Amino acid sequence: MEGVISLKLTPGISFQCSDQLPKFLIRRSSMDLPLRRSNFPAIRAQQVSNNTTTTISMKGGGEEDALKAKEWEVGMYQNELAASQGIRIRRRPPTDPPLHYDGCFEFCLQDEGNTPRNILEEIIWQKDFEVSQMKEMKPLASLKEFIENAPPTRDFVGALKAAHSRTGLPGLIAEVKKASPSRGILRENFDPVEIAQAYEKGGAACLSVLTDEKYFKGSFENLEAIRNAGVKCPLLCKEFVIDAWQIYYARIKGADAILLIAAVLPDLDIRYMVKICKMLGLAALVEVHDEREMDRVLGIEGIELIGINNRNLETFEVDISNTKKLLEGERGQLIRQKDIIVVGESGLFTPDHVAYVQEAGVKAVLVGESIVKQSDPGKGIGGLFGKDISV
Ligand SMILES: O=P(O)(O)OC[C@@H](O)[C@@H](O)c1c[nH]c2ccccc12
Repeated sequence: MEGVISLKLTPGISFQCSDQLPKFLIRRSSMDLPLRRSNFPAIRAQQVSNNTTTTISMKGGGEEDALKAKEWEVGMYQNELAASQGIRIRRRPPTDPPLHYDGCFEFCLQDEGNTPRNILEEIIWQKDFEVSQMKEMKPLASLKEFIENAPPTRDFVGALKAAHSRTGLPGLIAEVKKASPSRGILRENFDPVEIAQAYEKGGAACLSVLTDEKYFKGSFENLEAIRNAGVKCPLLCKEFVIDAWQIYYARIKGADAILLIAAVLPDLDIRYMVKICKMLGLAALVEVHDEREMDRVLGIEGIELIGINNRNLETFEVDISNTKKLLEGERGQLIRQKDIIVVGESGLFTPDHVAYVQEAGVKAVLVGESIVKQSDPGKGIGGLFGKDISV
């Protein structure tokens, strides 16, 4: 790759550098650059050429460099640890390693490694960015004050068990879901409170409320509004949790349970987050998609609820036989021994589907699309189970 990138740096200093890999040595043009770090503490410039983005920034000083180097190192270590547990999702883009310096310039190259490998990774990177901003606005200490005065949580697991023994069918977690990256908009006239109330009337044991805005068109306001509207069903906050801060936030916004995704979280995070959930009175629904994730989660103490997602969040492929596969043999035995409630998640549309996952061993199901699309989502529940399960 030969070439010369011409960059214009605010405020009005331009220079040229070679974009030859791998060193990106700056070839200062004949221009004499009268630059000193202290003059320009934080200037960045980007130029995209040939699918390659070269980011050039001028750094403020030594201390900041050292901190950044440390952060980068920690990030690398976390990714390695996660990879050793089979986790392919990287927590944040591996950008800005403090690799290449030339005088006051620092270089990094945006190549394949800085592009999310799949939709789940993209969502997680976006979430990492969102959470870091939210945390600045509402630090954990301020959330803790709210929690002291928050009303008690409701028994999510108890509600599922009660529904199961009342109907003889899996307890239903009905999902308030406006859209998804794989299916687009599911319901145009979307009134979260109306849908939640219809679900409750239709016999749902619990509700799941998506709070991700960018990819699922959900929100924490929806969760709060449903809670404040007097809905009695316990509520699952359907979020992509990567930081314990989100669990505290969900608790304040009215959640009784929260989702933890094993494809994203290493064991240590799951252990730590499950403890935080217990402390806050929340149930943790730990979601798995394959045998390796199931085995990891079964090795963690104190887990009461496991969700088996029939949808692969990396490819969007749905296969309800996944629930059966993961409950066969020793795994199923261990789950029964530990008295864990398993939730069959995604892709359930008909009474046959429900019967199939129940036969496989689930005591609860999590359903969105097939019921949220019905003009009356409450009646949709009757259609899903093949009979009226309202009280
Ligand atoms: O709409 P469906 O196919 O009935 O799926 C509901 C639910 O299982 C799905 O929304 C889901 C399961 N796990 C998730 C994790 C994140 C976002 C969404 C999900």
